[in-house]
Amino acid sequence: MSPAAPVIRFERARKEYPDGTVAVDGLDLEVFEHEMLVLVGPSGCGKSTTLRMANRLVELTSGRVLVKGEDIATSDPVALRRRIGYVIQNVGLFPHRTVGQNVATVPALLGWDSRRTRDRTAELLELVGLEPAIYTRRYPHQLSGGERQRVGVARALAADPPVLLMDEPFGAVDPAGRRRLQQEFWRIQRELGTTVMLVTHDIDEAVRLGDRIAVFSKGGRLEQLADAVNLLARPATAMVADFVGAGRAVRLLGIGELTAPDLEPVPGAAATDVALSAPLLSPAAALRVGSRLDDAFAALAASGGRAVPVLGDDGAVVGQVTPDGLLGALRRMTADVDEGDAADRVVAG
Ligand SMILES: Nc1ncnc2c1ncn2[C@@H]1O[C@H](COP(=O)(O)OP(=O)(O)OP(=O)(O)O)[C@@H](O)[C@H]1O
Repeated sequence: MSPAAPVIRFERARKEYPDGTVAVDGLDLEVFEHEMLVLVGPSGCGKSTTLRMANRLVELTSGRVLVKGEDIATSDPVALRRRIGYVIQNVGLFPHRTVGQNVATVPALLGWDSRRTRDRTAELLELVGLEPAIYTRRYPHQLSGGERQRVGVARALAADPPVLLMDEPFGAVDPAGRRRLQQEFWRIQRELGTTVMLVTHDIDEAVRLGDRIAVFSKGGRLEQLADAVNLLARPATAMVADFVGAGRAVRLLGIGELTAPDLEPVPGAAATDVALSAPLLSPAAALRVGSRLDDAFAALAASGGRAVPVLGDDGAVVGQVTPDGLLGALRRMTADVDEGDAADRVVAG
């Protein structure tokens, strides 16, 4: 298979439920290897139905779904589901099995020996931030909601599935915990290279996690498929513009990073003196090259709009960021997608 070959491919996929509801209509969509593709859209727009078509929890009315080039209609659904990990909102852990046994579900079905299973279980619990010595023997009711979701992710990753389907996987977690889980999951996905298709109704989660984002509207219509910057800077339809909302510029700040060209030289005093005398208001950490733009914005707001020093890798001050520099960074992010004055429009909006 060539690197560009899709791992999952929907071809004119359609689902009409027996009561006549058309949940997904004529969907063409590809998910590429190592990619995190996020499906987002309002309630009832067919996201879960689309996801569940890929492991045959929902059978298509017409069209095809191919996984690694194979039409899944001809493959054994049970074997298919062992190859494809599936994580749902309420996790669905087995309540009478320990965390260790839950994580080992698929390895047990695949007949792994106990040592390999034990090693893999410990490795995965560690990966999702649960100390194996503490958690392996606990039962699901002895965990917090966030811990249960981590176990759900570990269980889905246990057999190292080439593809992971996730339906609102962080939905049951409070906002702060959710953000942390998102970041950790993003890191794990990058590390393992797992191909992921993830459903959410939360546009912020979508732009934070997705390499590409598919926006659906009612009736399972694919409105736009784009990376986060393109989606935010250039919504293709009125529905997408409405869905990504008026906070588009703020969301761009949340995904962009401060780079060296965004900085200005520190005038006058020695750079280190500037760092020491810099206002240490709300942001706990100093700004660095690579800091997120929303952290830079927070630092500028805290300094009353005055320039804020920025550190390089070695901790020395390499320049300062100003309000103009921050706006410049936003324009740089949108420059590839917006010819002309559209970037100004985004910054203003
Ligand atoms: N078994 C079913 N029988 C009939 N209609 C169904 C069935 N399952 C889902 N639907 C309908 O299909 C449409 C798409 O549902 P789906 O669950 O795929 O949407 P969704 O985008 O995942 O929604 P949400 O974000 O609320 O979970 C909805 O109108 C829903 O009511």
